[in-house]
Amino acid sequence: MTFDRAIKIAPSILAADFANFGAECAAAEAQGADWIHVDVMDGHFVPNITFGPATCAAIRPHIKGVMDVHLMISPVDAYIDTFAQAGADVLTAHIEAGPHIHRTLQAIRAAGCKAGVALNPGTPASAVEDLMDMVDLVCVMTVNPGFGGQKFIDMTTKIKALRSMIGDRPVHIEIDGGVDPKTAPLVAQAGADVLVAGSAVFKGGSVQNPAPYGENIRAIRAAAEGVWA
Ligand SMILES: O=C(CO)[C@@H](O)[C@H](O)COP(=O)(O)O
Ligand SMILES: [Fe+2]
Repeated sequence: MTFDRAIKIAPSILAADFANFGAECAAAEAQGADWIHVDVMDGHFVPNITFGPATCAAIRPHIKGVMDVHLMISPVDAYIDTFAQAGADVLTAHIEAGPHIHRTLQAIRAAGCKAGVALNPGTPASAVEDLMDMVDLVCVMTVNPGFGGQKFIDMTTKIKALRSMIGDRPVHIEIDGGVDPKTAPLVAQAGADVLVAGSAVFKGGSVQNPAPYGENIRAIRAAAEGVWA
C-alpha cells in the first residue's frame, strides 16, 4: 500500500446488500471505489452488531485494492492478529475502546497492517497528539458510530487541528459518517483525503444495476476535488 494524498473514496459495505458482500465489493471497485471500508461492530462498544473476522476473510478475495477495516469493538487487542490474517490492509481501532491505544497500535503494525486510530465526535484532536508516529491513518467520526445513514456532524475544526499535528508525516485523515456531495467539500477543504461513504454510494443501485454506484462515487469525488479548483 503506497501513500498518496489524493482524494480516495471508500464505500462502506454497511450500506451494501449483506447477502451479497463479495459481489458488492467487486461492483463498488469496478465503479471507481479506491478503498473498501468494512465496519465491524460488537454490540458492546457500539449498539449494533455486524460481523467479524470470518466475514472479512470471505470478502477479501473479492477486493483487489485496499480493505479498510474499522473496528468498533472493545476490547480490541485479542482480535488484531485474527483480523490481520483475514486480510485487512488497514486496521483502525477507537481510542475510546480501551486504556492502552499505544499498545494496540504497536500490535496492529506488528501484525503487518497499517494502523488507524478513530476518534468519536466527542473526543478532541489532542487525544491523539502523542500518537502521530504510531499511526498511518486518523479516522474522524462525523457521526456517533454504530449505524449508517446518520446526519453529518461538522468536525472541520478537529480535522484542521489534526492536519497541522500530522505535519509532513505520511498519515491519512479519513472521515466517516454522513459524507455525501454536500459535506465532502467541507472535509476535503479542512484536510481529509479518505472519504468513507455508505448510503451516499450504494443508494439507487444494486449488484444487478451498479451504474448508480459509479455516479455516486464520481459526484462525491468531484465535490471534494472541487475545493482545489
Ligand atoms: O462506521 C460507520 C458508522 O459507525 C460508517 O462507516 C458508516 O457505515 C457510514 O455510513 P454513512 O453515514 O455514509 O451512511
Ligand atoms: Fe466506519
